[in-house]
Amino acid sequence: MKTLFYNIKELFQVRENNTEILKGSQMKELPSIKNAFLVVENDLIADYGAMENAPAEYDESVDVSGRMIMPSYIDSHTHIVYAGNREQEFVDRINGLSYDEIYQRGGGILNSVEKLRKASEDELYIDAANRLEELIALGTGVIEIKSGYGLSLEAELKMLRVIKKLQEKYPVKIKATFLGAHAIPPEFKGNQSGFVTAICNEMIPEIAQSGLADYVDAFLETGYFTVEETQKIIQAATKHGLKAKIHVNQFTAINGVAMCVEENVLSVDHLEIVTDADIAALQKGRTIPVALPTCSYFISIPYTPARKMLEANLPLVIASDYNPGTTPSGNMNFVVATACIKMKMTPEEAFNAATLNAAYALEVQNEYGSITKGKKASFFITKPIHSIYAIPYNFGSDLVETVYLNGKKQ
Ligand SMILES: N=CN[C@@H](CCC(=O)O)C(=O)O
Ligand SMILES: [Zn+2]
Repeated sequence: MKTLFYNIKELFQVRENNTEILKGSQMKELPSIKNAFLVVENDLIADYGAMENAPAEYDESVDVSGRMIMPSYIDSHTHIVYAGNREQEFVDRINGLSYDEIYQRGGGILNSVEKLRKASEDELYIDAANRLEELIALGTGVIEIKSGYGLSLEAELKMLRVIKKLQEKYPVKIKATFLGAHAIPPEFKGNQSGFVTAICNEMIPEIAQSGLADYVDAFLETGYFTVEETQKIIQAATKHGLKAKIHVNQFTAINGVAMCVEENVLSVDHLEIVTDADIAALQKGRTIPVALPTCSYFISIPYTPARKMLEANLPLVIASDYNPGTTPSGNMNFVVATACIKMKMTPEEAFNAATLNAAYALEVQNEYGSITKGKKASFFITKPIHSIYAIPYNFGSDLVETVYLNGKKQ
C-alpha cells in the first residue's frame, strides 16, 4: 500500500541521512521542506520532497493543505503505570509542604507503592492504557515506561507485565525500564543496604531473565540512593546485559553524573541542578542528558540549565516524566512549550530534543525520530497553523489533528 500525503504546508525534521545525535549549536536547525509531499509505503517512509516532484502513482492520497507534519514525539521518560492519584499531596504542596517533607511522612513514592501493591494487574492495565491513548492522540509515537511503584520482585514484575501488555496491544513503540531503586520500601526500612543487595542479587537477575525490561534505572538522590549504591545497581544490570538510565540531580548534585558517565549509562535524567563538574563529565562521554521541564513546572523546582549545557556543546533531550507525584501530564506539546518558555530553548531546539535526540535516549534512532527514507512512518499532522511555532506559542491548545503510527491512521 502506497499513500501520498500532498500539499503539506511544511514537512519537518527531514534528514537525508540518519543523523544520530545533535549537540550544542547543531540543535538550532530543524530542517524542513515547504509545500511538500510524503510517500508512505506500508509502515515506512518511502519518499518525500517538494510538491512539484510528487509521484503520479499511488494507492491512496491524503490532502494536508494548510497543515504541517512532524515526526512523532519520543517520550523517553515516563512512569505511566500507577494506581490512584496523588491529588491530596498536590494540595499539601500548595499549602506549604515540600516534596521531601511529604516523602518523610511516608507519602510521595511510598504513597503510590501502597496503592500499586493493592491494585490488580487488570486495573493497572486499564488506567495505563487510558493514559497511553491520550498520549498517542497528542502526538507521542515512542515511549519509555518505568516500573518503580512495586519495590518487591512480585509487584515490580506485575508492573512490567502491564507494560508488556501495552506493548502487545498498541502500535506505539514502548521501551520498559525496571526502577527497583526508586525508594526504600517499608519492609526494608532501616536496612537500605539489604534492599540494594536484593535489587542486585535477586531482582535484576530475575527481571533480566524474564525479558520484561530493556533498561534499569535508580533514583540517585540525597535521601534516596547514594552514588555507590547506584553504581552497584548499574554494574549488576550491566552484568545481566541491561543498560542503565538514571534519575540524577533532581534536587542535589552529589557527583552522581560523573559516575554515570564513567559507567557509560545511556542517559542521565532530571538534571535540575547541574554543576560545572557535571557538564565537564558529560562532555567526556556518550551518556545523553535528559531534561524534564514539566516536572520543574509542576513541583516548582529549578529548570535544567539548557542554555548553559548547549553552550558547552552538549546534546539535550526533553521528556515528560509523566507520573502521579511530580508530573501528572505526558503532553509532549506542553513539554516543548515549557522548554521554550522556561528553559529558553528555541522551538527548533525543543523539537530536536523531543524527536531526534530523544530517539538516541531510547536507542531507536535507526527507526524513529526524523523524516528519513526507511524509517517508520510515525508522525502527526497539525491542525491548520501559520508556523510550527504555534505549538509552543499556543501552549494550552491541542494542535495535533491526526496521528499516523507505522503508516496507519490512529
Ligand atoms: N524522582 C523520582 N521519580 C519521579 C517521581 C516519582 C513520584 O513522586 O512518584 C520523578 O522522576 O520525578
Ligand atoms: Zn522520573
